[in-house]
Amino acid sequence: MPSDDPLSRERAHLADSRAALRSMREDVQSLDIRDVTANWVNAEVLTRQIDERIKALADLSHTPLFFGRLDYLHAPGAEQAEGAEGERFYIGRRHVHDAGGDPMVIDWRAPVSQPFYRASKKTPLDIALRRRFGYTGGDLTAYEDEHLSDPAETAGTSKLLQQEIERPRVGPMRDIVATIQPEQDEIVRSGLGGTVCVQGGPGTGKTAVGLHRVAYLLYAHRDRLARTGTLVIGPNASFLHYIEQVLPALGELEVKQATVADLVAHVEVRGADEAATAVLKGDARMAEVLRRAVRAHVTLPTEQVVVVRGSRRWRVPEYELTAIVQELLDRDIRYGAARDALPQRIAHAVLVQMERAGEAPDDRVQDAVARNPAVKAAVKAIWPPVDPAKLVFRLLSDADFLALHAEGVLSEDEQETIRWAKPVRSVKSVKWAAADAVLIDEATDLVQRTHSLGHVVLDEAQDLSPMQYRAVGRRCTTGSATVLGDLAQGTTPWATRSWEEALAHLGKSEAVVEELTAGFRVPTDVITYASRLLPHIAPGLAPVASVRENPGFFEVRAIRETAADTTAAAAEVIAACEELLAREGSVGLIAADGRVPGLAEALAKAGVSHLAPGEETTASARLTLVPASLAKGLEYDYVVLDEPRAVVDGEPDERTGLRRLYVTLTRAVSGLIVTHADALPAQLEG
Ligand SMILES: Nc1ncnc2c1ncn2[C@@H]1O[C@H](COP(=O)(O)OP(=O)(O)OP(=O)(O)O)[C@@H](O)[C@H]1O
Repeated sequence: MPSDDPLSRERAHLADSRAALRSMREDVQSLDIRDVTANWVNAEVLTRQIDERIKALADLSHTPLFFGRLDYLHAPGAEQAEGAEGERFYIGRRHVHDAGGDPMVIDWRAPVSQPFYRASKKTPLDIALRRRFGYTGGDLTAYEDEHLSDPAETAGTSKLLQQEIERPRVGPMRDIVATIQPEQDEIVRSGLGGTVCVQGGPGTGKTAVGLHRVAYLLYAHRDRLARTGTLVIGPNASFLHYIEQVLPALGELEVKQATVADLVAHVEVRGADEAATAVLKGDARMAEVLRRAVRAHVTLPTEQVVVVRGSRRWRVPEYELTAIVQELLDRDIRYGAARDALPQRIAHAVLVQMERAGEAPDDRVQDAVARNPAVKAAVKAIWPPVDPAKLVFRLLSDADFLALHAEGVLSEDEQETIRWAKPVRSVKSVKWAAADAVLIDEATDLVQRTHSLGHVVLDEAQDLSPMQYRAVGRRCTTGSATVLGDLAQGTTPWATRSWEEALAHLGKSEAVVEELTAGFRVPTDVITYASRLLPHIAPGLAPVASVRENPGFFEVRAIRETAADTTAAAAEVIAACEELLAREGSVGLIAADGRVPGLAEALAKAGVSHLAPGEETTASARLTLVPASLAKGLEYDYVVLDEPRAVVDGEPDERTGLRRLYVTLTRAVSGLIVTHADALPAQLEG
């Protein structure tokens, strides 16, 4: 093999790096922990860590070990001193070093890798050469060079980058490390201290950016985040399933995932609210009602406490008790923490008296006094325990109790709207609605501080109510967040109107709002068509500009449907799916929720097998039947969108309907067929 042709040299470096990775893995596998661990608990922990390290060092045949190379003009870090030598780095998903400890591949998150994403002809960042590698089935088959510091070379668009963007989608979401764009990289690498909010239209890479930011933060602040934890919040289980492979592919196995409902699952949700009720229950004013209701459990003392010890009686007079209680009420501590502190405060008052009487009591005496039945009884009367679910139960069932705490906060009509129409017998027989669980979570936090994580990524944030933002916010009070969303895709009755407002509810008003407008998913013709809806659903938002070169495939197909002949119409929808299945990649048939059962039946009759959203598409099962309500965040190479009118009519109001339509129109990567028997919504007419 001629070793001086550049491609051969790069392939040789790949082979050497693979071998080095193999020996790194073998080194870990051969670790003998028997000598270093004295007990089995340590051994178990260590074994788990070693197993994880082995997993992280796996050489995945379908993900290239490196995807880029940087040749620096000078040694990085060295002041650009004359004669300083340039260095060469291969950029990949993880760090690989040779037997001598010299790096063969550098982690994409390392500072020296950053120019791979940021350098340009205008700001070359000391880079002489940026090389991108192309792979075919695990083999390094191509490369592409940019001489960033060479004034003679003109900047062009990268073919490999374009190919990566155009690559057909099969299976779950994948990482974008090889092609993160400069404006995305700025978000990915922004510091752990600050919260970032990203507004971006469909397919601008918000989800991808959020996941890569966690991976970056875990690299840059591994110890701190390992202690405090990280969490990715998504709208539903099928969405979480779709994105769950991305972080493990980047070597990060520890990030938890949840929906907002999972976070607040204090009670089983078995009921549903009318929209108006849910909107009110999700209103931030409910936090004030709950705060008042919790505090109202405190009753100022009406009598002294008498503690009998041996032959002595110690009295804490009412005025002194009142002062203690008042001081606890004035302090910014949780109801439960104050309740825990109260017996010790009373005991302390007793101890002061003992000392005055010439005794010398120690801490054990104070503890004993705190546990004295008289003190316990006083605490129970003054500061009784609060059960959050029972509290919410009482607010929603007891008109007087609600009126007392909602006075001046909710109008009488509003109080009536949130109260249960029919009396509910006990807290056990309540059919809790989703918004109730969020109220219970708020009440729980008033009693006991919620544990805060180090970093939270909140995806599809635009659908959260103010109370849900608060629930997420208390899970990152001492940490930071990445908030991702698109105001035009808000489809809940309480959808976010402005990011400033949302961030205030989250408790992160200081966050910066960034906007992404380059679209990596939807082809130009399709996004142009969908953007016709923007003035009606989110006036003021800039339309997405597709960066895809492939113009894509787009067709609006009128089909005939009469009441008597729905089968023939379904047959035409299925024919459209089959047309698209003849191409490479995944196909989604998206329809109004109400039409999904009929289409499922028609597909079964026609012998066309299909999956549900969240189920993995494979080379042999490529068609997914997607209810419009679950389409958010997902993407397919080709989409058949069934009956736009029905998608709009499936929602309680037209604006929400048009937003749902906007979501469903923007799921396709390579092509879209819209089939309709009914007239199209007027807003789609150009
Ligand atoms: N820099 C990039 N290089 C290659 N592909 C990218 C890049 N950024 C995003 N993509 C791809 O574009 C598609 C859309 O990305 P993503 O789902 O993150 O967008 P989104 O903004 O969250 O969309 P939505 O608003 O519809 O949820 C994904 O397939 C993603 O991998």
